[in-house]
Amino acid sequence: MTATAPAIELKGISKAFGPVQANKDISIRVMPGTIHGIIGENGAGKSTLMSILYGFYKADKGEIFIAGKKANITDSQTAIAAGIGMVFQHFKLVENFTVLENIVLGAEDSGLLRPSLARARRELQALASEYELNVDPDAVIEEVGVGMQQRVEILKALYRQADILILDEPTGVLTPAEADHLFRILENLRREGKTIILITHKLREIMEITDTVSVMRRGEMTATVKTSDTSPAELAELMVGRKVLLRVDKSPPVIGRKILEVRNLNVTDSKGVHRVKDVSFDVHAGEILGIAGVAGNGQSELLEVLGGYEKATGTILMNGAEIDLTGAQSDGQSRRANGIAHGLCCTNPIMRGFTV
Ligand SMILES: Nc1ncnc2c1ncn2[C@@H]1O[C@H](COP(=O)(O)OP(=O)(O)OP(=O)(O)O)[C@@H](O)[C@H]1O
Repeated sequence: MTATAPAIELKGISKAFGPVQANKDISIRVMPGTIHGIIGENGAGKSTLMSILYGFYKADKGEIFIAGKKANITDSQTAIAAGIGMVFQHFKLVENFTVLENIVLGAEDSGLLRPSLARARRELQALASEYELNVDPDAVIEEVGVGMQQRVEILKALYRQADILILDEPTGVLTPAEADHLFRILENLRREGKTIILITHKLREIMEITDTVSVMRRGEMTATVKTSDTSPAELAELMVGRKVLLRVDKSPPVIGRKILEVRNLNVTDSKGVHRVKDVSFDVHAGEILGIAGVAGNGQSELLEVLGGYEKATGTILMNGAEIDLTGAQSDGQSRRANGIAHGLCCTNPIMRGFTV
């Protein structure tokens, strides 16, 4: 290995799922000690590529080199042994185990000697303070927030001596403040010489944190550029294959009468968890109301109540007439009679909307 060998080099990686060519002849070099972004629209093939690197899928063709040496990654254990750690979009932690237990769990299978729990605790504390990854080792996973769960996943990878960390859409579940904290952690990791691959489709994150960015489109790698040499407009164009207007000029809305009135809406799910708490708002004719929130904060349940798929308590008035919240129908038929349609976006259940 030379000092300039890429931390990771993929050469000519191809992978098909039946008729879908998820990755087509992809080559990429990720330099050590850098944060390398991989950006692309939904379905561009980013997760497939990273799953090949992490040993979840076997490529149909192509080669992987780690620190200049050809690697034969057949499963996640060989990926971990090669120094690769992965933080998934959906965390893979054992909910009723503590932070410390989750971090050491399975480490004995990776070829590392499992130290005593007391030694593991000391190692964990050292790692946590080195990288600003503050966690409570004794907290039970199901009782801690997503920000800490993500830090546990990162620590889990570092505990297994990962030099290369792959993060798949890590900010999707975070509040803006938690995302900023994560970026500071990533900067600390880079400063300590770790190599980071960040999969995202958020241009702001790419511009803010990465050194280099590779763009994927329809299974192909369309470009790799230095972040300081590019712009959000250029990246957006590379992602979708045509010019994209990042700013839309809108004419001011003409707001009419009140159409929908929601008062003190409460939703409790089948497990007894209070998902929507005392929500009230109005929607007027000619108005587009956006509902923002990190996934899992009740916005899906709110839209399901509006669409008639979920029961709730509280009051909804449509054109001044109260609608029934006690019966939920799987097809939303009752709401259509009230003049409400609920448009489900099938490819991304988080992106749901309704029209009045
Ligand atoms: N296990 C699978 N079986 C069949 N098709 C798959 C599988 N995994 C991915 N695909 C398909 O491969 C293509 C690339 O998917 P992939 O998940 O890699 O894209 P992505 O860029 O990560 O998208 P996203 O941002 O939505 O996660 C898509 O058309 C997807 O439907």
